Amino acid sequence: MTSQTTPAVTLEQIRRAPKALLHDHLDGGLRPGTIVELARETGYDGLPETEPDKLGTWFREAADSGSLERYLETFSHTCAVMQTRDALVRVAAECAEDLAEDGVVYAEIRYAPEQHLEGGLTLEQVVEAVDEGFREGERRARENGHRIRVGALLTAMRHAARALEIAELANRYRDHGVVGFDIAGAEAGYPPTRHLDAFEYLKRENNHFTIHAGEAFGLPSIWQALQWCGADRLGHGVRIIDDIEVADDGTVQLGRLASYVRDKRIPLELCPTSNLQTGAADSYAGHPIGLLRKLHFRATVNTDNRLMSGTSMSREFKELVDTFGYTLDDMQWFTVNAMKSAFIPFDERLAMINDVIKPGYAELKSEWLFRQTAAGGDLAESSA
Ligand SMILES: O=c1[nH]cnc2c1ncn2[C@H]1C[C@H](O)[C@@H](CO)O1
Ligand SMILES: [Zn+2]
Repeated sequence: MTSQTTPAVTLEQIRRAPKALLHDHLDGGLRPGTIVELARETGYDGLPETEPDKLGTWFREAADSGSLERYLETFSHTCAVMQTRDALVRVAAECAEDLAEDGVVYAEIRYAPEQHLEGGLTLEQVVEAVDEGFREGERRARENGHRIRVGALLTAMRHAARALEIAELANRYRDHGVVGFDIAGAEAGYPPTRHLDAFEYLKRENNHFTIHAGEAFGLPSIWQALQWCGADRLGHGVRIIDDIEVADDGTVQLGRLASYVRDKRIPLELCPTSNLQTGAADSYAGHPIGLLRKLHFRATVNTDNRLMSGTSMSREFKELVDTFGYTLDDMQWFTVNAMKSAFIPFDERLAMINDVIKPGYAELKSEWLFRQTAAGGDLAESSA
């Protein structure tokens, strides 16, 4: 079936469709009610609101500043309540549950262990608590009839100097729920090459990493992440659009870097709503994802921070469906792109694509076909 013949997708179909998520921060996806409860339990009195709905609104509005630096300030509140083992287990379990409930079947969730040491936990205890939470969330999801697999990416903060230590931690836990490494935080002034030792170490270990690049800062950051650091994927990478020229007659010219990214099938972890909040894009219609999809970059759809953006995978897809008229075929394309780009072994990625993703979309499409046939039958009868 071609994308011309498939119908507009409903929110209900989007929710049921299997989705794969590569870029989502654990400390950016807490339930507002959980933050309030954990703050009470742990004695954190710095929350700007203590009523869950109001707190959720506060996060969305505070993050909606047009600046990545101000957006990042909101994480001080979520990290403040994620300093004990029990809190980390709970937040991770709820994360997996919430994603599964939204139809996500595969997720790589990232967080920075170095930001969870204030209560006396060691880096290892942080990783083990989060892993325990993910497994618990997977189990609860299964009980509720959902299947999800969650892996962790360990993030090092780019303004700090612990990247090698965190990379070594990621490598130690690679067979215990950790599937890769990342660097995050303010981009301007903190180029990825500051952490070259960590990336070189991971390459020597045949390990995987992605780098937040090309979000608040443009092409030089993407170029460094790929050509100096050797990133497997780009966290955001949305500014690759600055190396693509579209002439008035519609012809498209790719610069050397954009060509490289497309030719090498470098995955772009695009996060549309987050980009609107930090000023990396000014509207869904103007978001580069439309052109990047048309040009067959390896584009993927992601949430970044569900709390700060008031979003979910379904909401991201709904905005794209409404804006670009995407069909189930387009959704499947983005989802297969994400699954191909995941950091788990090839055979496991292939099994997810062939046994979960493709059958899930086939079922949704066949339901639509049968509904059409039924409607056609009724129409024929009533006009006879
Ligand atoms: O979109 C982002 N860009 C850069 N850094 C980010 C983004 N979203 C979250 N972070 C930071 C704040 C978190 O505390 C940290 C680890 O998840 O990663
Ligand atoms: Zn991010």
